[in-house]
Amino acid sequence: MKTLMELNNIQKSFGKTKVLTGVNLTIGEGEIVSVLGPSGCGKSTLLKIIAGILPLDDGTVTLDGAVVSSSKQTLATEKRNINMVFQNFALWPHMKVRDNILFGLKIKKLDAKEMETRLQEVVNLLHLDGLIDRYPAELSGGQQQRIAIARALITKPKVVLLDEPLCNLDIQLRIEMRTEMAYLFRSIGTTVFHVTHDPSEAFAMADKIVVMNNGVIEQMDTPMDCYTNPKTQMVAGLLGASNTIKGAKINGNTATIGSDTLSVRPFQVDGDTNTVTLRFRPEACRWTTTKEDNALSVTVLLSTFEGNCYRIKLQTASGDEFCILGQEMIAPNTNGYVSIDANQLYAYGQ
Ligand SMILES: Nc1ncnc2c1ncn2[C@@H]1O[C@H](COP(=O)(O)OP(=O)(O)OP(=O)(O)O)[C@@H](O)[C@H]1O
Repeated sequence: MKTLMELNNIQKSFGKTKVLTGVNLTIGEGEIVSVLGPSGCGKSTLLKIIAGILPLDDGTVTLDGAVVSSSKQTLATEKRNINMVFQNFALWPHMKVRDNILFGLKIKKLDAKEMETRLQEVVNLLHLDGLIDRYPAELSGGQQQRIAIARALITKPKVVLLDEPLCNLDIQLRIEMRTEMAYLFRSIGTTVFHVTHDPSEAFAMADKIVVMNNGVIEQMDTPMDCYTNPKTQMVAGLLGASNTIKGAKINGNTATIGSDTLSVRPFQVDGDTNTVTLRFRPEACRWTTTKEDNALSVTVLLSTFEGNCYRIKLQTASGDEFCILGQEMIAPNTNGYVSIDANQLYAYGQ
């Protein structure tokens, strides 16, 4: 895959606060890269640097072989052949959909016939028939989002930047739109740099996920690799391994918690190698009434109904609390066991 964009040692501070401290990333032509991370980790700052909205302090952004940002120069956004879709869609309220979509082409002074041809292309691509003579206020959230994407695509940019593009939509529409966007961008081979704090959105859309924390990249892998092999505790927590047991003693791949022993996924411990923190997803656990392999003894604290399952909060003999999912309510104070899939039981040095 041909490299289209390269971020090399990007550094950025606001006053004395360092926000990006050496970000390196390569994006191939046609690749969809999703950047995930907690609030304040620097995702939007990185996107704005790529867009040319913010200057960087050190490092370079290279687009199609040419340096577009360095500490010495910042090429203007409109000269980068990059377009952006914002979280609030940023449509002009006083312009009809047609004029919103054509805005970028009018600035480029394309001839009228070519503009109409391109308009028809994006109308077909994004199923906008019947909408182009309306004003944005006359559209649903999902329709506005499709107009924003049409406006970004019509100029045929080298890269489309998506800044939390679905966060203002309700959950059902978000699920529909992320599938639609993944299909659309793949089918036309668009290169996409996508910022989100929603792991499901990143999983659904990305070829490559970049997990950021405190201004650095913590892990960069395929969605499947990030999910099955989170390299740090932070990544594990972000990607659903919310259950935590601290202070487990480790010997090889066997962890001991009180009188229970558990096999864990083979791992490389950094830090204290005798004591680890275990992380696992509720979905990796199974409730049993007799002790099976790789099980912890537990007591039920509470079951809450979640529609398609119950979330059951449990406590181990040593006082650690965690949750599992089950199809039935289990009464408080019931004693039992939780068997955990060793392949999904992650251990991290403390
Ligand atoms: N213009 C600015 N001036 C000063 N500080 C800023 C500015 N823009 C961002 N910051 C700070 O930089 C840090 C990173 O902000 P950024 O918006 O990149 O985070 P983010 O990961 O996109 O967060 P969120 O998911 O909440 O949007 C935050 O601590 C923020 O307060």
